[in-house]
Parts: sequence; structure tokens; C-alpha cells
Amino acid sequence: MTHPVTAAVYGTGSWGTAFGMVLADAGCRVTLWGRRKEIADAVNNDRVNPDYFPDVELPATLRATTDPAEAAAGADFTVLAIPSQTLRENLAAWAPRLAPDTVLVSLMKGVELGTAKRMSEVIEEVAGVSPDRVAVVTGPNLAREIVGRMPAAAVVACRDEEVGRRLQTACHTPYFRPYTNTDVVGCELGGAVKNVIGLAVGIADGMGLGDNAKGSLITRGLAETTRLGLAMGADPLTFAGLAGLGDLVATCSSPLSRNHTFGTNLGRGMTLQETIAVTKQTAEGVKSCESVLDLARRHGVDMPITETVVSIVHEGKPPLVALKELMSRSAKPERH
Ligand SMILES: NC(=O)C1=CN([C@@H]2O[C@H](COP(=O)(O)OP(=O)(O)OC[C@H]3O[C@@H](n4cnc5c(N)ncnc54)[C@H](OP(=O)(O)O)[C@@H]3O)[C@@H](O)[C@H]2O)C=CC1
Ligand SMILES: O=C(CO)COP(=O)(O)O
Repeated sequence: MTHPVTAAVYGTGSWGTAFGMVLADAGCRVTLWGRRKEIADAVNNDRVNPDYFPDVELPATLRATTDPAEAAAGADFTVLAIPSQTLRENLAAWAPRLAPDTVLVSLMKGVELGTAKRMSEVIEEVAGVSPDRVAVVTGPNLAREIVGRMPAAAVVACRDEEVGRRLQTACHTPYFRPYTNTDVVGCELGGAVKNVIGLAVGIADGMGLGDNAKGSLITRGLAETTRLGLAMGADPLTFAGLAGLGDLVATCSSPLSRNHTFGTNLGRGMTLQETIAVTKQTAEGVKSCESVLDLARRHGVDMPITETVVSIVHEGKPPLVALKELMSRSAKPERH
């Protein structure tokens, strides 16, 4: 490309804003799309996103608009950073205006309810593009740390290696180090299922179950993620990487994680409604635990931790009862 790389980022929430900043710091010309004019105006006039990062000065090269067509114009990369369950409806409205040959990039870590589709599958279907033009950015990337330009590594996954390398270059900064991977299925599953395991670890932390429980949940959570991945054709090694273990560790150990915090509140005894009421941002695992379990059943895979999270979050099972059931499952070899 001879012109400066141009990116449209749909979503002025935590990760859209933070990743837009990464792209701008890497030298791209970036336009954020947001549904609220007051945020777009504040980004353009005051270089701040008042609702998500009021204390962070955004790069002057980061612009914002509420007009999806204006954001889309000439974009080499079209980056999607909205809640997973809203993607289909939003993208259907934006798709006719997307720049020809743009690469669609998913930042989202969820699985669609009802269809059990991964976000890249929804993108391919709704935008009518080949998998070679769809990429995923994932890994241990808590947005609050990224806007502080604290160091992090990430994975850029795309079936087409050349497209992956172009996106890697477009978002590589001194504090953000992206690696490429062609295993899109594994990278997306890693991101979606870690949110569910993050809820489980949060619940355990809220109940005061200790660090052995945390280590056990992280490890057995990774085991069930890998089982699902294998059944879906992913490379098991992906789950030992940034999209798997890396993201799982960051989410399960950080109070900045919305999923972990959501689980902690439940584990401390808040009701689901009370927990939803105090959660200001997107905690994808709350909805995606059901679609992940749906995926597991479609593929005949046993995911006991995911099943337990669904039973607590959506079926009102008391965490102590769920814990007792999880611990009394039949004994088995570690690898089965
Ligand atoms: N935050 C993080 O650290 C990371 C998040 N992710 C993933 O990124 C994705 C986005 O999450 P994140 O940015 O954190 O979420 P936030 O809740 O911080 O922001 C969500 C954004 O989507 C907008 N939005 C909400 N509902 C709709 C809708 N129905 N139609 C259009 N826009 C909507 C919000 O607009 P408004 O402000 O007007 O409500 C906001 O701009 C998730 O899948 C998450 O798992 C991945 C890595 C890191
Ligand atoms: O995906 C994330 C970090 O990589 C963000 O996690 P939460 O959505 O739980 O905040």
C-alpha cells in the first residue's frame, strides 16, 4: 500500500477506543464509528472518550463519527468492536457501504446465540466475504492497560497469511506486539471460552475458594476449551498460546476483567439482576456461556465448567450446590 493505512473501527467502547489508539499509534489513519454523538464530538474536539476513558488523551490522528458510511470510506481495515450479540443486525446495515476489498477484523470474543456461530462466521455470512478477507485480533488485551500503553502481546489470526501480516504491521507499536496465526477457529474459541472460565474463576474468588481452586479452574477450563477446539478442527497448540492460556490467565487474574468481576459479584451472593445492574460494560461470557454450551453439545463435547456457569448464571443454581456437583463428578484420567 502506498497511501497511509486507513482503518474504520466500529465501536467507541473500551476495546474499540483502545484498539483505535493502537492503530493510530502505529501510523494508521483511523476513524471510530460510535452510535452516540456526544462521544464522537468529545473524541474530535477534546481528544477524550468521556464515558470509557475520561483520563486518557487520545491521539490527534484518531477521529470519530456517527455516520457509518463516513467511517467506512476507503478503509483498508474495517474493525468491529461491538457486543457479539449485536453484530449481525449492525453489520447488515453497514455492509452495503463497506469499502471494496476491505479486510474485516473482529475484536469480539463471543459466540452468537441461536446459531452458535463464531464472529468471523457471522461476518462472512452477513458481509458476503471470503474467509481470506476476515481476520481476528485476540489475546491478553485488557483495554484499560492498553490505553495506558502498557506492554501486551496479541494474536492476529487470518486464514490468508499475507493479510494477517498486513494487519500485524498495521497494529504493531512499541507497546503492542502482535503475532500472526492462521488458526482462526482456535483463536476465536480461545477468546470466547476464556470469558466463561473467567466467570467461573470470578465466582470461585467471590466465594473465597482460594488459589488452588483458581489454578484448577484455569487448567481444567483450558482442557475443556481444547477438547471443543479439537472437535471443531482447531490446532490444539493454539490454546497454549496468547489466544488460549495468555488470555485466560489475564482474565482470570485481573480485577479489570468485566467477566471476572461479574463472576465475583455472583460468588459474593449478589443476584443475577443485581450483578447486571452494577455491570456497566460488556461481559460477553454472560450470554456466550449458553452459546458455547450449545456448540459443545452440537459437537458432542463434555464441558462441565461451562455447564456449571450456565446453571449458576441462567438457571439460578446456588454456587455452593454447583460446586458440590462439579467436585463429585465421576473420577477420570486427566487426559480423556
Ligand atoms: N474491553 C476489553 O478489554 C476487551 C474487549 N474485547 C471484546 O471486544 C468486544 C467489545 O467489547 P468492549 O469494547 O469492551 O465493550 P464496551 O461495553 O466497553 O463497549 C461496547 C461498544 O458497543 C456499543 N454498543 C453496545 N450495544 C450496541 C448495539 N446494540 N449496537 C451498536 N453498538 C452497540 C457501545 O455503545 P455505547 O457506548 O453507546 O453504549 C460501545 O461503543 C467484546 O466482544 C469484548 O469481549 C476483547 C478484548 C479486550
Ligand atoms: O478480553 C479481555 C482481555 O483480553 C477483556 O476481558 P473482559 O471482557 O472480561 O473485561
